[in-house]
This record gives sequence, C-alpha cells and structure tokens, in this order.
Amino acid sequence: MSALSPQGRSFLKMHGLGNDFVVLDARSQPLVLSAEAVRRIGDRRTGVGFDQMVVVGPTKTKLADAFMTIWNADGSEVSACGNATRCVAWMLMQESGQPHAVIETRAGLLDAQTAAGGLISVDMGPAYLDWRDIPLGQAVDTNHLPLRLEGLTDPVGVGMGNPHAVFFVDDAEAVDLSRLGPILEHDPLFPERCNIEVVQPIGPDRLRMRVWERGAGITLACGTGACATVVAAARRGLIGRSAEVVLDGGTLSIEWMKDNHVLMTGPVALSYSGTLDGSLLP
Ligand SMILES: N[C@@H](CCC[C@H](N)C(=O)O)C(=O)O
Repeated sequence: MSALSPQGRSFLKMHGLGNDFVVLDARSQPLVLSAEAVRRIGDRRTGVGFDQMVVVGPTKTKLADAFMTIWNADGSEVSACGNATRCVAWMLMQESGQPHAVIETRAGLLDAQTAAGGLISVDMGPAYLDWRDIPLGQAVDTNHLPLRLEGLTDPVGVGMGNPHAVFFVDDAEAVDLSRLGPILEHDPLFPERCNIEVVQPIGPDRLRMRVWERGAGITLACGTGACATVVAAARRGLIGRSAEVVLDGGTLSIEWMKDNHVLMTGPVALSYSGTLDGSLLP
C-alpha cells in the first residue's frame, strides 16, 4: 500500500546551469495551484525546493506544443524564464522525437531547437529596450534612472517578457548582491519589482554576470537575465551583438539578432523524477 496521500502528482526536477525547477505536467490532468502551494513545494527542507516551478499545460492558441506557466519560489507568477524554457523544450522534444518545439507563455510563443553538443537554443522573443517598456512606479528621466546604491548606478533597463535592471561594474565578485539585491528588487521605482544583474565585461565578447532574481534571490543562472545583459552591453557599446555570459553555474551563449529577438543557447539537465504528496498541493 502506498504511503502517499491521494492526489499526488509526478514531477521532474530539472535545471539549467543550476537554476533549478520542479516541472509538473498538467496537459491531461488539470492542476490549479495557489501561491501557498507553490511556496510549500518550493521549501528546500519540507518540500522539494526550486528557484522556479513550471506547469506544462495544453496550448491555449493551438500554435504551440504546450503552454508553460511559471512561478518564482516566493509564489509570484511570472511571464518568462529562459532556463526553464530550455528544460521544457527538451522534455517536449524527448516526447516527440523532433529537434524542435514551440512553447507558449504569457509573454508569447517561443521557438526552441536542438543545437550542437546536446544544447538547446530558444528564440526568447523581442527585447524591450527602454525603461518605458518596464512598469515603473514614478515618472523618471529614462536616461538617468534615479537608482544609485553603493557603486551601482545608471542601470540599463531591458524587458525580456520580465523586467531587468542591468548594472555594469568593475568587479562583479565584489558586489554584495545578497544585501543590495533585495533593496533594488523592492525599490519603489519598480511596482512589479525587478530582476537585478551586475555585469563585468571580461573580454570583447565575454561578460561575467551575477544575478539577484525577483522572487527567488541569488540564483546560479538566469536565462532572461543573460539575454538582457547582452542587449544592455551592446546598447552601451561594450560588445557586439553576441557574447558568452559567464554565470555562477556556467556559460550561456546569447545573440541579439537583427530582428531584435534574442537567441539563447545552453544546456539542460534532468536531476530526478518523483511524486509530490497530495498534502503539498492544495
Ligand atoms: N530564472 C529565470 C527567470 C525567472 C523569473 C524571474 N525571477 C522573474 O521574476 O521575472 C530565467 O532563467 O530567465
């Protein structure tokens, strides 16, 4: 007899460069999740633990293979997650046996395909290039955002379906991100909060990036953050239109294409599968 309470659900634990996810499949069995249930499953001691949780459901437009709903560990629902998109794309490709997949999100349709070396490439859609594209809490001079905190000044705002503030620094390792990240995330300027990247150019096409993610804190990698970083660095004239972005968990290849879409290429990994007890879900 199983010790699991009824209504348990199977899940995959996956990650992209250490940015980790619980992936649930709701394509044939619908699943309605509360923010509280997301936080419960995300507890690294009493749940499973993740940076983001993803529910794969049926496509709403019939233009994609599946719809992906994304939550941060704090229970907030978000529109975009680059690393999770690669993971879900891989899962769909494993099922279909095809080298491509289309994933629908709140931010739009994302095309994914296999790349050399077992990597997955995703067209993350267009970059929004102006602070005016990111919901701000007060009128600002968009060239000179009034954010100035211990050496972190003059960020570039980039929307990748989610908001990013990219700060260029001389030494990314020296930034006290665990202290400054939450202050910047919750700055009144950002009514929807913000993902915070600190970025140090380390070569003509190489950037070191650390991230404080909205709703998740410091993570080992952020795919949309890496996309935003390359767009921001190109706009500042620090690089061309493509670069390797070196994150705590490894490296992503990013290209800001001529049509303003951003192509992200990187690895995915399946850690394990399991069954969530029903008591975690309501
Ligand atoms: N880890 C992600 C981004 C997840 C969402 C983000 N924290 C937000 O709140 O917008 C990625 O790989 O892009």
